[in-house]
Amino acid sequence: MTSQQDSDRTDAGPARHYDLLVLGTGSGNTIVDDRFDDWSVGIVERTEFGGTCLNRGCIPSKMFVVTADHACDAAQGPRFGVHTRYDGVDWPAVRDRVFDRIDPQARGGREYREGLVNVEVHAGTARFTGERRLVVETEHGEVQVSADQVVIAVGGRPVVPDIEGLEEAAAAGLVHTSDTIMRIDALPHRLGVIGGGYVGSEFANIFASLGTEVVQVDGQDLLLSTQDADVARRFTEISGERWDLRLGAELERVELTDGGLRLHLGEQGTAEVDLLLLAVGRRPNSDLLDLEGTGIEVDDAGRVVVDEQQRTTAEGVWALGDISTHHPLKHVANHEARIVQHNLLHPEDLQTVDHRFVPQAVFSVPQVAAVGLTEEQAREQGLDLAVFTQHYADVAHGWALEEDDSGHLVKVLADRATGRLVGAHLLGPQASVLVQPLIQAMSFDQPVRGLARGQYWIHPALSEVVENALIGLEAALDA
Ligand SMILES: Cc1cc2nc3c(=O)[nH]c(=O)nc-3n(C[C@H](O)[C@H](O)[C@H](O)COP(=O)(O)OP(=O)(O)OC[C@H]3O[C@@H](n4cnc5c(N)ncnc54)[C@H](O)[C@@H]3O)c2cc1C
Ligand SMILES: NC(=O)c1ccc[n+]([C@@H]2O[C@H](COP(=O)([O-])OP(=O)(O)OC[C@H]3O[C@@H](n4cnc5c(N)ncnc54)[C@H](O)[C@@H]3O)[C@@H](O)[C@H]2O)c1
Repeated sequence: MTSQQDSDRTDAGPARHYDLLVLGTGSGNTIVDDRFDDWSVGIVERTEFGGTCLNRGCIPSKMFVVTADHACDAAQGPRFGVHTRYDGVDWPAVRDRVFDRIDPQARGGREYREGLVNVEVHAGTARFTGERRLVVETEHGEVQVSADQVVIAVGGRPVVPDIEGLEEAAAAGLVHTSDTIMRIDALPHRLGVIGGGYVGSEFANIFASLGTEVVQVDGQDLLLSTQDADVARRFTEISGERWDLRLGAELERVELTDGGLRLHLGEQGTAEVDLLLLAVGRRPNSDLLDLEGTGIEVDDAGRVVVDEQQRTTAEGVWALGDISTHHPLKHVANHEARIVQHNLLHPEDLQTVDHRFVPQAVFSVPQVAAVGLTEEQAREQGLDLAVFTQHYADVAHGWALEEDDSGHLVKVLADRATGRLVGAHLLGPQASVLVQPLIQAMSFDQPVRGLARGQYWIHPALSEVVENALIGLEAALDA
C-alpha cells in the first residue's frame, strides 16, 4: 500500500486522503493493528474513544450489575441464616468506581492512536459528500477526507419517542437514556423505566437492587417479549414481585410535578417518579452520514445494507456492528470487525460472517441467556421438536441456591430430523456462562446424543443443570 496523504487546502479546510478511513471507534477501532503499519489510516470519532460498549453500554452497565448483586446478596443473607442486611448505597462512590476505571481507558485509546505515525485521528462527526469522500465537522472547522477503503462503524443511539411533555421534562433534567443514567449525581428515590427489553430490564434490576422504587412500563404484555415465551413469562413474574410493572401500557403524557414527574399510562393509570429512563430501543446512526447519492443502501430501519463479507452496496465501503447488523450486540460487532479486517488485508480471499448461532444474555436478576430458535419460532418453521426443561431446583447446586423451586430453568430444543440442538433458553444464576457448552454444540454441529454422557461434568457444580437438560433432551428424542 502506498500512502497518498496530501494536504491540499480547499474551502472546507485541509484535504486528506488515506488508504483506509474508519468511521467510529467502537469495534471499528479494533481493525487497525500492526498489519496496517504501512497503510495510511484516518480514524474519525465524534465522542469518546471506545464506542457504546466501553463508555455507555456493556461494560459500565455490567459493573453496576455486579454492584447491585452485592446489594441483593446482603439483603438475602437472612434466608441463609447469615446476619446481613442492605443498608443503602454511596451512589457517587459506586458511580466513580465505574467511571474512574472506564474514562482513562477511553482517553488512553485515543492517545495510543494519536501516537501512531501512520494514523491520523479526527475528533468530529463525519458525513459523506461523495464516493468515499467525506467531510468531518470538528471543533476547529471542517476537514475533507477521502480514502481507498472506508469502514462505516458508527453504531446506533437510543430512540427518544415523541411524547407529550417529554421535552419539558428533559429540559428540567429529569429524563435519561442509557447514555446518561449511569452518570447521574444521586440515586433517585423513584425511577420510571419505559421499556422492558434488554436496557429496561437490566437497569430496572440495578436501581431496584440499590433501593430505588421502580415503575417499569412496556407496551407488550411480557418483559423480554422476544425471548422464548416460558422464559419471558417467568422473568416477568419474578420482576413483578420486585417492582411495580405496568404492562400493555402506553406512556401517553409526561407531566412536571413539584420536584418530579407524573407519567400518564392510559388504562394503567398514572405513576409518580423522580426521574425517567427511556429504554425503548436503539436506532442506527446512518442518518448522521448523509448517505443519499453515495450508492450506499440503507434499509427501512436505517441499517446500512451489507453482504456476507460486510461489503456495502458501494465499491470500497464496508460496514459492521450496530450500523448494519440485525444483532446489535458487542460480540457480533467484534466478529464482524475481524471479518472486515481480514477482508481488507486479503482482498483475494474474502471471509464470510457466521451469524448462525448468535447468543445473547440479559444481565438482570435472574439472568437470561439464549441461543438459536425459541420454541415458538421452531414450531412456526414446522420442525419436529423434542423439548426438555430442567429446573435448577432439581440439581445439587440448585439446592444450595434456593429453598423452593424459583422457576430457574434450562430449556433445550432439538430437531428430531437431525438430532441437533436448535435452541437453548436459560433463566437463572450464571445463565450467561452456563449457555456456553450449548453454543459450542450448535456451532460445531455436535449431535445431542452423547453430549451429556460423552464428557465429565463437575459435581456438584451448577453446570449439572445443563448436563441434566441434555440427558432429558436425549430421552425426549428417543421417546
Ligand atoms: C446500556 C447498554 C448495555 C449493553 N450491554 C451489552 C452487553 O452486555 N452485551 C452485548 O453484547 N452488547 C451490549 N450492548 C450493545 C453494544 O454496546 C453494541 O452492540 C456495541 O457497542 C456496538 O458496537 P459498534 O462498534 O457497532 O458501535 P458503537 O460502539 O456505538 O461505536 C460507534 C462509534 O461511532 C461514533 N460515531 C457515530 N456517528 C459518527 C459519525 N458520523 N462520525 C464519527 N463518529 C461517529 C460514536 O460516537 C461511537 O463511538 C449494550 C448497549 C447498551 C446501550
Ligand atoms: N445484555 C445485552 O446484551 C444488552 C444490554 C443492553 C442493550 N443491548 C442491545 O441494545 C439494544 C436496545 O435495547 P433496548 O432495551 O433499548 O431495546 P429492546 O428492543 O430490547 O426493547 C425495547 C422495549 O421497549 C418496548 N417499547 C418500545 N416502544 C415503547 C413505548 N412507546 N412504550 C412502552 N414500551 C415501548 C418494546 O416493547 C420493548 O420491550 C438491544 O436490542 C440489544 O441488542 C444488549
